Parts: sequence; structure tokens; C-alpha cells
Amino acid sequence: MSVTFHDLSASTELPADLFKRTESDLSFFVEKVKPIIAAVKEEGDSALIRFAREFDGVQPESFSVRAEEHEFEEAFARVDAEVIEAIRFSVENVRAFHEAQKPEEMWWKEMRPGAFAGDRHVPIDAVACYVPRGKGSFPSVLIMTTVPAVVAGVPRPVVITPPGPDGRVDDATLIAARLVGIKEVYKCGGAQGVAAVAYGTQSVPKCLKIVGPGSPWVVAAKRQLSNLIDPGIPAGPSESLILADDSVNGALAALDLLIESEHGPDSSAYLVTSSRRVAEEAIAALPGYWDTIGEKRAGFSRSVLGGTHGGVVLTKDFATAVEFVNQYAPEHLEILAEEPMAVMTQIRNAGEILLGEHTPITLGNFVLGPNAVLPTNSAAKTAGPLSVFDYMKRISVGYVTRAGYQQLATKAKRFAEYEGFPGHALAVSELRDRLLKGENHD
Ligand SMILES: NC(=O)c1ccc[n+]([C@@H]2O[C@H](COP(=O)([O-])OP(=O)(O)OC[C@H]3O[C@@H](n4cnc5c(N)ncnc54)[C@H](O)[C@@H]3O)[C@@H](O)[C@H]2O)c1
Ligand SMILES: N[C@H](CO)Cc1c[nH]c[nH+]1
Ligand SMILES: [Zn+2]
Repeated sequence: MSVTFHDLSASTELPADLFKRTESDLSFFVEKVKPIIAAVKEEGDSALIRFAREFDGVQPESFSVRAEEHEFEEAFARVDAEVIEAIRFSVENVRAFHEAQKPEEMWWKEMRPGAFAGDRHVPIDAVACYVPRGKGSFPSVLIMTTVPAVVAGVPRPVVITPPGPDGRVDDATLIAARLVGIKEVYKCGGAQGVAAVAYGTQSVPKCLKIVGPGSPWVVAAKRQLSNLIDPGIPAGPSESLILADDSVNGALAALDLLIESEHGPDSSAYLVTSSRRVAEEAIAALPGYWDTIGEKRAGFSRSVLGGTHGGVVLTKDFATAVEFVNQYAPEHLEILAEEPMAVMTQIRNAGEILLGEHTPITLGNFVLGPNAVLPTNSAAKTAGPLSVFDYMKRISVGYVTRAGYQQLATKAKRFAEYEGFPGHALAVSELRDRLLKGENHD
């Protein structure tokens, strides 16, 4: 399969079809997850075990829904020391980034003399972090979803993730959990995992919110259960745009186009450029890269870049390329340009922006520090990356002193009378002063 080439060089029109993702239509999955959710609600753990056998191919007779202490210890013995070191390195950077992002516990402002108002930032009691494991294993997603939970001070952060056929959690995912300080890891994924944390089962605690990316099964279940559990920012199949100007080596742009296109056939990835040379060099380079990355991942990348959700887009001019990015609102945006910082200031919609040829998306996915769980399917038009704020809520606080009271009461009484609330008005009338002095209402 060759790369899909969208030659828009003769027009400034941007066809709406190019902005569609596989997530755009979830109706098939929404219907299919209904009986799975109902079974978990009804049967709890026994449904989780049945689905783990059916969807994840779990073989062993004995299967614990919660990962046990010995499984963490065995994971450390089985994983290469350099991988453990890379996990440690990532945890340090991701923690430092989110600590810098964490808001003050409280802020106050004197609104008028003697009248104070502010916000408290309070962690959410119990948050579930979804770590996918279908087309790969994702210790990096464990880091991205749990580190901000710990930094925010969530009392009960829990991880859910599908088991492998051996009935175990991926080893590096368990190691990452231990290094972050997560104690509860449950072996359930897909729609059944989302239902487990929405309803609670014999083993799995009911949580207030779920964060983390997942397959359409996960996304559909989150939508279905959004009245029971806060589904967090939408994070579905990975997607990227590489925006390149004429200063760029097209073969380098193609290299970075590989990154998110190898996630799965449901991903989306485009190189967007106003340079015909860059477009042609990229198209020429990709088959050689596919030959080096193994059949499974090359197959995914080929189907994305040769299909209807990816490829190379050649625009009339660079301003139109920038406009394409803003309309698409990608999860990951990489800018390869002579002046990437200047181009960045023209971008209004993207989950993350990675600048220049030494900042490939791979660094952001794993080790740089910002969160790599980002809004997909154009949600970056209104939402940002996963952050400590997703694990906290604000509580507004007000305090008015005796000296500050009268000015506010006079104004509030006018509102109360206009809006037709006599009780509100009475509460700020002279009656209050009399009651405060110990007199009675008569
Ligand atoms: N946005 C991000 O930050 C980010 C990060 C990593 C991965 N991703 C995306 O997350 C997704 C991960 O998907 P995945 O498949 O690898 O893992 P996943 O864990 O999300 O999905 C696998 C689960 O889906 C369920 N499932 C599979 N087939 C089913 C069927 N026929 N019926 C019912 N349930 C079924 C099973 O429970 C299985 O355990 C990918 O699309 C990837 O692009 C996104
Ligand atoms: N690309 C994903 C976020 O969209 C993050 C990731 C993890 N592993 C590989 N990639
Ligand atoms: Zn990735």
C-alpha cells in the first residue's frame, strides 16, 4: 500500500473529510458495550473474570482480579535494568513537570474592603487510571496517568489494565506503578474495566472519575457511564500532525510521521506541508522505514498513512497548512520549520506542540515531562492535556467581615428584589443587624 497524497496545492479549500477520525462514529461500540456493562453491574468480579478469559485470552485456572505483592516483585526480577532505569528517569521528569503545574492549596483576594474570596484546590477522593493493553503494553501511560494523581494528593488512585493471556499485568507497568507509589492495580480492561470502577465490584473500588486513553471499547463505555463516573478528557486512538515548511528534510518529516501511525489501524497521522519537495521526499522515504519496523507495526502505519485517516497533505501555501492544523486540532503537533517558535504562535488548537527537529513526538510520549495523555478527535479545540487539575476540584470560599458587610448587602438586596426573591432580600435587611445584636423579629 502506498501513501495517500492529498494534493490541495491548487485551492485554499480544506475538505471536511480530512478532519474525520475513526472515533467520529462510535455507534457500533456503544451498542456492543451495553451487555458487558450490564453483566459487570449484575455479577461483579465473576463477570470480570469471564471477560478476561473471553477478550484477553486469560488461560490460568486461578486468576486474581487484583495484582498481588508477589507479582510486583517478580516483575522487577524479569525486566531489564536499563528499562527500569528509563522508567525511573521518566517518573522523575513527569513528576517535576506536574509539581511545577500544581496550584497553591488556596488563594484569597480582597474583593472590596473587608470582603474576601478565593478558591481551595482539593483532590478528588478516588480516581481510576486506565492503562491500555491491547495492541501493546503501556508503562508510559501508567506514569502519565498516575504521577499527576499522586502529585495532586488523590487519596485513592487505582489502576485498571487488561491482563495478558498469562493472567498477569504487564511487568513494566507493575514496575512503573511501584516506582510511582501506586498500591492498587486491577486486571480488568475494556468496557468491563470502565464498568467495574463505575459501579464497584467485590474487588474493584467504585471511583468518582476515570482518566486515561483507550480503544473504542473503552471510549464507548466511558460515554455510556458518564452519568455515574466522570469520564475525564476524551483520549482515544493516537493522532499526530507533522507541520513542515520548505526548510525541512522530507525524509526526517516522514520518520516522525511513523511515530503515531504505528499505534494501530484506528490512529490518524498526516504530514502537512506547503512544500512539494518535502511531500515527495517523505512519500519516497516511508516504504524504506516500513521495511525496518516489523510486520505488525508497519502494517498499522501503512494502513493509516495509505488510508482515509492519514497521509501527506500538500497545501497551497504555509498559511493554509497552519489553518489545516487549527481546524484539525491534533492530539500531537510537531513543528519542523526554520522558525518553529514563530510558527507556534499561530497555532490555536493542539493537545501538545513539539518544536523543532530535536523534539520528536517520541520524547513527549515517554520522557520529556509534559503529559502525553491528550485530547483526541478535535477535543483540543476546547480541552488541554491531562494535568494535576484533572485530579482536583475547586471549592470557592468567601468571607465577609462586619466592616465589609454593609456595602455588599445593599447591592445584593437590589438584586434579590429585582429577581423576585423576598427571602434572599430579608436575609440582608436590617433584620440581620437586629438578630446579630440579639433582638428578636417582631
Ligand atoms: N491518547 C493517548 O494518550 C494514548 C496513549 C496510548 C494509547 N492510545 C490509544 O489507546 C488505544 C489502546 O487500545 P488497545 O486496543 O491497545 O488497548 P485497550 O486496553 O484500550 O483495549 C483492549 C481491550 O478492549 C477490549 N476488547 C477488545 N476486543 C473486544 C471485543 N471484540 N469485544 C469487547 N471488548 C473488546 C478488551 O477488554 C481488551 O482488553 C489505541 O487506540 C491507542 O492509539 C492513546
Ligand atoms: N502516543 C501515545 C499518546 O497519544 C503515547 C504513547 C505511549 N506509548 C507509545 N505512545
Ligand atoms: Zn505514541
